[in-house]
Amino acid sequence: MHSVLGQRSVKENSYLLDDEYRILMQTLCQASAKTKDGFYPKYFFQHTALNIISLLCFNKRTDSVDDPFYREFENLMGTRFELAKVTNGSSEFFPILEWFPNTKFHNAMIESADNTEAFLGKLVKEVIDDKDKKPCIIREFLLKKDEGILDDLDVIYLADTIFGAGTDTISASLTWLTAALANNPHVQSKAHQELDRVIGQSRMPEVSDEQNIPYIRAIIKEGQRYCGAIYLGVPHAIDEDDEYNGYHIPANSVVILNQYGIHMDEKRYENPKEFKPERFLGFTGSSAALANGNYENRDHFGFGAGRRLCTGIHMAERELLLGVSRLLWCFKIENASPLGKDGKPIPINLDKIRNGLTVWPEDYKVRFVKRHDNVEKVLSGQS
Ligand code: HEM
Repeated sequence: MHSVLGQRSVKENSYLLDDEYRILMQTLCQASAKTKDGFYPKYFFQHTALNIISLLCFNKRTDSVDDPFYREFENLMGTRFELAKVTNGSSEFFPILEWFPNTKFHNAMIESADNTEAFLGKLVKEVIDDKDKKPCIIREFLLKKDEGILDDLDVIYLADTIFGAGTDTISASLTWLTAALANNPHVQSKAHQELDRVIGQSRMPEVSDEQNIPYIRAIIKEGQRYCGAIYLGVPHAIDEDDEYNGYHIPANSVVILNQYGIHMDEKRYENPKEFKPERFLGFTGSSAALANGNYENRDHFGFGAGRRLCTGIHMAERELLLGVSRLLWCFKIENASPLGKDGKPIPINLDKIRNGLTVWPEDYKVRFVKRHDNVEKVLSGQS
């Protein structure tokens, strides 16, 4: 997994990320032209994230959120992530509950696994049947299968891990951050000033601009802290008895990183309930670099911690940089909620969440207003 998602492979595929985030901005321009009432952007972000993973794994992409392939994927992932939420695993925490099996949940898990195997199995077969043998992640896994290292089901579930881990995390992060930006126009103004000063209006931001746009970098880090896609990390079990801070942790205990708890800890982050990118202005390193140093100096814990740190961290950071810098370069994001008594749109309520393995804000509406006349020309490559 590390070789297919590592830094080198991500660099080699950077053209693909670049293309998909340009197309996303074009799609948002088109969608915005159709309505003045605003819309919930989740499906656009999810479509982009899916296209990226699907191109990397299977050389396959779709043009629209209405495409049946995208719809089937969205259904499958929605069900799987809903089933995988921590509260559905209550017997992991209270073993006595194993005496009262939850047959409905158990059957739903089996049905969901069967559907996923069928969906991804079909895609793996398309790679096997591809006469041109175009390179992709699945082809690399199939080589490992030929060497006897993986079997058919391993290939399908490795693809499942990449799809599951690499799509909803990105799209939920962008969906949260868009809402936070709509609630905080003063943050957008600062970002716009930085982008106008450093990038100008005749080209879009690129990954290579990262070091020169510290405020955008800080917005991304604050987004992961203040409203990241994961509240409770992936459950892990420990092999042997352990001691931590005077607590005895018996072997086989389930251990979960309470990311939300850390991110809202006042000792670590002053006024943690405030969306304040400035707190990260002094953090020049990438989250990947900081995750490999002393935990006291980490920016945030959105990508997990320790040996099971997100394998896709390099790709995720590139995607967030392209997504956030280009959203802000192209648009002013306006809250399109109904007006409150003060005549201003009611702020989007970020405390209301939809819970799953990834968490989402409740549906909201925003308008993406083009910032200048050059946006569409640059997006279509005419500038
Ligand atoms: C903002 C986006 C992302 C966030 C917040 C995120 C976060 C996480 C977290 C918290 C974990 C669990 C770590 C643990 O088990 O303790 C994880 C695992 C993983 N992530 Fe990400 N991730 C993101 C994007 C991606 C992307 C784009 C990919 C790949 C294309 C990816 C691939 C993976 C994989 C393969 C694992 C499993 C690693 C393992 O089990 O050892 N992630 N991620």
